[in-house]
Amino acid sequence: MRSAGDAAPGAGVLEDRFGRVARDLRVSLTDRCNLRCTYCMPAEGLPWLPTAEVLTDDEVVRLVTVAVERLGVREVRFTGGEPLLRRGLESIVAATTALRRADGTPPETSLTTNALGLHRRARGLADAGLGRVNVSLDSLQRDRYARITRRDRLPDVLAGLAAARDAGLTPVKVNTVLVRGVNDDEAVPLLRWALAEGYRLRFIEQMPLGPHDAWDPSSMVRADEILGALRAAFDLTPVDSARRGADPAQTWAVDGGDPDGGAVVGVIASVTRPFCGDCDRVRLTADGQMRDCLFARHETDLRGMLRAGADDAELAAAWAAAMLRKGPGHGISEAGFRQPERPMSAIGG
Ligand SMILES: Nc1nc2c(ncn2[C@@H]2O[C@H](COP(=O)(O)OP(=O)(O)OP(=O)(O)O)[C@@H](O)[C@H]2O)c(=O)[nH]1
Ligand SMILES: C[S@@+](CC[C@H](N)C(=O)[O-])C[C@H]1O[C@@H](n2cnc3c(N)ncnc32)[C@H](O)[C@@H]1O
Ligand code: SF4
Ligand code: SF4
Repeated sequence: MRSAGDAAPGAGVLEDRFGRVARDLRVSLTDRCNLRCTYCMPAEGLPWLPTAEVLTDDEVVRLVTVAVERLGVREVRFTGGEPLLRRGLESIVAATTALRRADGTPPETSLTTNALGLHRRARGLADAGLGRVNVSLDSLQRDRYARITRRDRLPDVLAGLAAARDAGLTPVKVNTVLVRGVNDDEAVPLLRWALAEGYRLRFIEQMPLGPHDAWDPSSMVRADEILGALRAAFDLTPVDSARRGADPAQTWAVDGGDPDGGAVVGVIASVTRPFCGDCDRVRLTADGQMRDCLFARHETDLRGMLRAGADDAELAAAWAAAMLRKGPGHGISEAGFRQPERPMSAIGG
């Protein structure tokens, strides 16, 4: 939906054919990663993008500036691959938080990360103006974590989470993908731990975006199963859906606790309860391609335009025009569905 701030002179919006307006820009800063989560990447990694194809820090900031100043983007999330591998992350965050939208407000900023090395950088990221972090963690058992990610790094993740909380990068959200027969018995212990630590846990349905043999609709752990397991141990009360907006997570208050105080659990049911009808997302890949949907099979080459000398108005016009190709949703359950060619780590999760 359009809103009042859009009326400022010169402000455009990223509106699609279905009346949805993208406010949430997800920027992938690298396709590389230091983990190899089985549902996301093969053990040997992937053919990484050549450095010359990856946007420089200045190019990232230029495109983010166009989105915030000219196209009404309110929230900028840095992701990847693993965004902490990007050396210029702090300066990109600082340049982003210094931007102002057409109505004078700064964009909100956030980071989705596996948290390796976050304990050393959380304070610097907060000083650069980063708002909050979401951390991916699928198991609290060290050997199991190592099996899922193919790296023995659980202590680093826990240290990173604590550092983010201490640096005020809050609310700290934890993302957990449950995989049948691997970690689907951990929903209850993970929630007990998250509540005790003050993190907001969300369980995520696995989507067909990783290695092509890693997803099967019949073995995917569904939202209703996760809620069933949680209800055996906790009293869950739905949090008013009007407060959800375009948030992908449906949220429940736990054991009568205060949702605003963090006594909540979320479920991101991307497959069984898609939220595409309220989608407010748009993406920029590490190599400067604009994607209107996580599952899009087309991209728009903003890097090519930028390197050919396009000015900000031309970039904004091309970006806004490209939104008109956005489809109604991911279509995972439709006949003929095909995964996008790039995996999620290269698109930006
Ligand atoms: N269907 C769909 N799922 C997405 C999209 N972006 C992220 N997800 C899923 O949502 C999970 C959580 O994403 P995050 O990066 O933590 O961001 P978020 O949940 O949108 O962010 P906040 O709730 O604002 O903190 C990811 O692991 C994906 O599984 C999207 O564009 N479409
Ligand atoms: C692709 S990662 C990128 C950022 C960072 N490396 C991390 O893991 O947080 C972003 C999120 O996507 C999730 N993810 C990866 N593959 C997925 C899949 N096939 N289905 C659903 N979520 C997935 C991860 O669990 C993580 O929370
Ligand atoms: S989910 Fe994130 S941490 Fe795991 S392999 Fe993919 S990009 Fe890396
Ligand atoms: S799958 Fe596409 S349309 Fe659906 S919520 Fe994600 S980005 Fe939006």
